[in-house]
Amino acid sequence: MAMIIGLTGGIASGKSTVSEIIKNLDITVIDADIEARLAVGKGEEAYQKIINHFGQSILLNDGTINRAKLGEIIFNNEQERNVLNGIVHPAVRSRMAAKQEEAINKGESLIVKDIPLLFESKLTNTVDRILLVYVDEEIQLQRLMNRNQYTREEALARIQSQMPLKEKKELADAVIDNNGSIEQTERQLFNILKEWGLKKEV
Ligand SMILES: CC(C)(COP(=O)(O)OP(=O)(O)OC[C@H]1O[C@@H](n2cnc3c(N)ncnc32)[C@H](O)[C@@H]1O)[C@@H](O)C(=O)NCCC(=O)NCCS
Ligand SMILES: Nc1ncnc2c1ncn2[C@@H]1O[C@H](COP(=O)(O)OP(=O)(O)OP(=O)(O)O)[C@@H](O)[C@H]1O
Repeated sequence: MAMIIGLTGGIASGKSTVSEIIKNLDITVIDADIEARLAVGKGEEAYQKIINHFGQSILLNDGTINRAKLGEIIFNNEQERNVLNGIVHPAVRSRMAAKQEEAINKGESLIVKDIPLLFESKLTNTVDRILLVYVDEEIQLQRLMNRNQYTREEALARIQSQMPLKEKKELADAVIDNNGSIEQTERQLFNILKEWGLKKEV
């Protein structure tokens, strides 16, 4: 039986930073953000549904979805966010399930699923353990503004569209505190994986 770890956190809390370290251990990471991008590619079912609801003006000149524009809409309007989630999430779930099946068939004993909205989308029953990447809100805000060149307002809209990290912290099986250096984060990750029975020397 493979162990499925759900890696979660908030926007810009450090999930990708942690998942890169995990990938370097030759462990398969299935990334919900990547699957969500693929699910809205030209010609996909979700792509058409997005145009039907949000209109042609949501497209760039090359016909692909204008993600910045869609983001502006959905991070400032809960109703529109729910519509988009209803279109994209079913496709993401089936894509992730297919990848998980593939990894299990290859005999992999540990699989990590990076799912930012694990709690919000009630997907906790699709994983065996929940690993949360935590940062204080002010650091989260600063890192998000720096990484995406967002204004404080744009960054706050995104943070506030998710369950507060403090609440998620109470619901996780293990927490990595990513307020410090990457080295400190790496050490915490290795300790948790060892505790959870990872055989590899880390
Ligand atoms: C709104 C979109 C077009 C913005 O794209 P953009 O390239 O700017 O951001 P990206 O996709 O890289 O997401 C960055 C982060 O935003 C957060 N986020 C994305 N969508 C949502 C959402 N619906 N609700 C809350 N937070 C979200 C996540 O923490 C994610 O890691 C895109 O995020 C999207 O299609 N979202 C809906 C699908 C979704 O829920 N994806 C998240 C995981 S399945
Ligand atoms: N310990 C750290 N020290 C300094 N910077 C960090 C640390 N961890 C992550 N960062 C930086 O903070 C930003 C957010 O990290 P990362 O992209 O890993 O977050 P994420 O949770 O995957 O975000 P998203 O939900 O948007 O996909 C990045 O620019 C990253 O380089």
